[in-house]
Amino acid sequence: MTAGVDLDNVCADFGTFRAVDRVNVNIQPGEFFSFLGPSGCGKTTILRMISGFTNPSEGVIRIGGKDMKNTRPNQRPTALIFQNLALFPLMPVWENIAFGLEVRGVDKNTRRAKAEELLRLVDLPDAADKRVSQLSGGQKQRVAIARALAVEPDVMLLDEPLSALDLKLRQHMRAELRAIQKRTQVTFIYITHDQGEALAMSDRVGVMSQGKLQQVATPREIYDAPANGFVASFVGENNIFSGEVAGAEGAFATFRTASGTFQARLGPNTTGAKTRLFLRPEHVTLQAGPGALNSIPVEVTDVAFEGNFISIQSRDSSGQMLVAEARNDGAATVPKPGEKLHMVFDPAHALILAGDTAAKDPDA
Ligand SMILES: Nc1ncnc2c1ncn2[C@@H]1O[C@H](COP(=O)(O)OP(=O)(O)OP(=O)(O)O)[C@@H](O)[C@H]1O
Repeated sequence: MTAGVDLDNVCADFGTFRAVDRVNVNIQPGEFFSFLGPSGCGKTTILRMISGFTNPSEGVIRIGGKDMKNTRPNQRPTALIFQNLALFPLMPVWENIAFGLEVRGVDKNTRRAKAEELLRLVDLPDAADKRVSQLSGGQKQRVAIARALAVEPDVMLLDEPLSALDLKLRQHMRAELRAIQKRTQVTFIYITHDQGEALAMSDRVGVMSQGKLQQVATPREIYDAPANGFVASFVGENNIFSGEVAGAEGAFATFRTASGTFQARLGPNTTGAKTRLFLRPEHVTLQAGPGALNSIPVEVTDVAFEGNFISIQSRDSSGQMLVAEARNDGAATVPKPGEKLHMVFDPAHALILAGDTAAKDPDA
């Protein structure tokens, strides 16, 4: 089974502090939905309210269309997975998975059969009789998922479950988690501060800041068409120019900055607001001569080889540091520090947005 989850004007107050502020979202049955945001933005509080461990101060939470107000955590059709998996290390894997079924009085043969079925689902078909302590971190993670699925939840709630794993395993488990979700069609609600995880796994992402939902969209839309300065700066890299709109024409505007006056796309809600220009490093080109439009004279300060791409740092006459990324396709000529070049960009790839920018988590 699977169920949608609706948050209708949901708030969470701790004393006078509002940790979650009027969150509205309809998560579809069978959707992989992530809440993405920096530490302290209210993600865990949202998950706790859906699972029933915290009550909303205002608003309504519905699961499968049913108001959860008077439904206790253990009566909700949800299962929760934490970073700390809380498996029993000396108990065989299959008994760990079937633990919730034993509590419900299911007989041993049925429990064993269910555990084996779930082990095939999470791609550990031969692990039933191993002890949890004999498994790797990623295998333990899969056992925890199988255990949560054993009680047949409609909605899985996952609180940064991959953050204890090393980078390689984390990336592998992203694909695994997504595959398991697609196979079971259980609704997954995943919270993370890691944009790579959220973008790679989710059908849709809700980006949060200071208790407020900033944008709900597909990963592609979040990256290519961020709703405001916070979303643009929290997700992916940017060159950011402060400035002001000096005249708009349709979807485009003239934007005046200390680095020059540029043509750019006008984002939503930008009239009269504090605005900045956002430009992704992969959307700028460095060339020997000036371009006809959107061209900044720069001096290269550093070149970093990153494997599949090359990151080129430079500075313009106003002192602004700028970054360009070139694909390492073998053909690109790599500039050297001290070289004087021109950074050019297409107006369609430069976006004017309102709102404050995000302070990046150092480990995000
Ligand atoms: N029981 C509580 N009493 C008081 N304040 C709380 C309580 N629980 C959470 N908060 C505060 O609410 C805010 C949101 O916390 P929450 O745990 O939801 O954030 P988060 O986005 O999950 O952060 P992290 O990624 O660090 O876990 C924080 O400022 C936190 O200090």
